[in-house]
Amino acid sequence: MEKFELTRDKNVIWYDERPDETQLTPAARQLIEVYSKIPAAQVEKHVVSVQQEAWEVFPYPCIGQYRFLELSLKKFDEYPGIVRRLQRGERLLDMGCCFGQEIRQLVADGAPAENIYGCDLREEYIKLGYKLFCDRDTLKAKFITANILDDTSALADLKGNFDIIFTGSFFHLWDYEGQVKVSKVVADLLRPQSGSMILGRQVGAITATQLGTANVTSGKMDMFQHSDESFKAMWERISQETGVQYAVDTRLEIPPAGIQKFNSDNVRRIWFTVTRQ
Ligand SMILES: C[S@@+](CC[C@H](N)C(=O)[O-])C[C@H]1O[C@@H](n2cnc3c(N)ncnc32)[C@H](O)[C@@H]1O
Repeated sequence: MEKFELTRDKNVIWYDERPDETQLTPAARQLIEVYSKIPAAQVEKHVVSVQQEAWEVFPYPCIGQYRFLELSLKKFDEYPGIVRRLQRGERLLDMGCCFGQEIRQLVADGAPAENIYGCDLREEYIKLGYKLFCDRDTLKAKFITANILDDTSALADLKGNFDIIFTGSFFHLWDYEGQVKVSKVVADLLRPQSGSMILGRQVGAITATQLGTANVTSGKMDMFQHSDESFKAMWERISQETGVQYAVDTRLEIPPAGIQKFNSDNVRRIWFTVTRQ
């Protein structure tokens, strides 16, 4: 069983002093220049200073590797349709939004911020998002600080309220049974009608793999890396246990170099859409 410890020590393979062009991509650069209005020559310095602050909050590999600059939602074929759905008044939640880069991209692409919500366990990340994107006084999207598993939170009050939920590198924070539980809670946040959908990407694998204990959400994590088959089987089980049918699409891709660095040849990225029938 593989084991990795999360530490604030920067001498780890998942901490990069500066972002390279696979991390600070042209798309991320454009968002920060055009949306955040940071002059081109200062973009890297700005990004690095926010990364360093965030690393002290909690040293997720995605912070060390500037994954908070990754714009994944836009890569889905459904993206233009999602922007249109939001323009028609539907509501989107970015669950485990961290700095909320996907939310800013949606707004930059013309989605009404009033219909967009972000939720994260750590308020500091939400605040750092305002700093990264320089929009504390302008962004109308709503951010909620909540633990997905807290059924007394402000998020729990929004059960049944979202048409679309994006989850980037979120479900993989739990082991298999944890993912079943969290997926059911996320599914309950969907509007109970056909077409409501969850989409996202996370660490997956060719052969489904249970990793060893690491130190992630609250000092403990047992990441389960789904294969296409195990992800679909998990949602089949959720359908049976909840009586709600979902259509599930998945695809695996070779992960970004940073993820490969501390994982095995078996590791992939899994992209998924889960649509309520
Ligand atoms: C690995 S990061 C992914 C961030 C972002 N979605 C992305 O793809 O770039 C996971 C995020 O989930 C949040 N998180 C972890 N456990 C959570 C929980 N129990 N409830 C809500 N958010 C949680 C973390 O604070 C962190 O911002």
